[in-house]
Amino acid sequence: MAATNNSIAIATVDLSKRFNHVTALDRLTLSVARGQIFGLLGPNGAGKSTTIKILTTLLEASSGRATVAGFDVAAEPIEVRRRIGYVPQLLSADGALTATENLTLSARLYGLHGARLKTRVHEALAFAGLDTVAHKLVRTFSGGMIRRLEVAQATLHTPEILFLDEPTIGLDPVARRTVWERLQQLRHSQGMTILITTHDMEEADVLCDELAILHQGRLAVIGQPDALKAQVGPQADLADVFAHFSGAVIEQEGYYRGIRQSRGTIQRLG
Ligand SMILES: Nc1ncnc2c1ncn2[C@@H]1O[C@H](COP(=O)(O)OP(=O)(O)OP(=O)(O)O)[C@@H](O)[C@H]1O
Repeated sequence: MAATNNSIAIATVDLSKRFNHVTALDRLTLSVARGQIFGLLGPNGAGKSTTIKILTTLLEASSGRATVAGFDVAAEPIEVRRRIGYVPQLLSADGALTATENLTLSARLYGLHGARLKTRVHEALAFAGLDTVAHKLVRTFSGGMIRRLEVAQATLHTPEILFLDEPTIGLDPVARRTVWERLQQLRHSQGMTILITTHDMEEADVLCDELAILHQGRLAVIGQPDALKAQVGPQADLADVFAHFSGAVIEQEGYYRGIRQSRGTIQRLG
């Protein structure tokens, strides 16, 4: 089923997911325009990862409907998979392989071969800024280098839509910016639609054209960052918006910092 509205990249209608007695997602209805960088925000357990897993066809919804790139995720998962890239929260690059080997493996999985494979791997190394370390083992890379490699791996097949679960968690401020630059580059050069989940208010503010805040599986609010701030108050920043709509407070030295540490790159590499 092709989408009737070509300007919409992702749409959900009354999307719900229940795990036994837990309702992880509760009648989520939203749409993401093509070419947008869209942020899903919410406290722990709000349903962000569940949403991304349903949209990437990794998890089946309990009820409701979702289309990605014009295809129904439940009825046409293969069509959806052809058109998306996915960077999960946990490590997806192999530390025991070089950057080139990781990219070549992904390229083969995407069905690339021959000269096209070589060209795309070469382009991906340049895109990730890893040409000079192409033959080094990934376990010697910094967290930022690994994240850039993972983004390059997930976009080898030039997908229409890229999903990233917490793309910069555990990265220092400089490394975060290099990842943001790559994502902005993908949007500008290829018109790629990008959906990220994040806990990071600066990331949401700098990177996202539009945000949805989830709270206990429900959509609390959706809008452009500046419009959401204006809705809360004249001096409001995104942390105020987040607190207002989700009831959760951002504590840089507390809860969220704890998450970053426990899911940092060192731990991801084991
Ligand atoms: N496989 C599962 N089995 C049972 N419950 C689950 C499962 N996956 C998620 N949940 C529950 O669903 C709810 C939403 O979880 P989800 O991981 O989507 O939240 P999140 O917003 O991504 O949180 P975080 O920021 O911690 O990643 C939580 O209560 C979680 O415990």
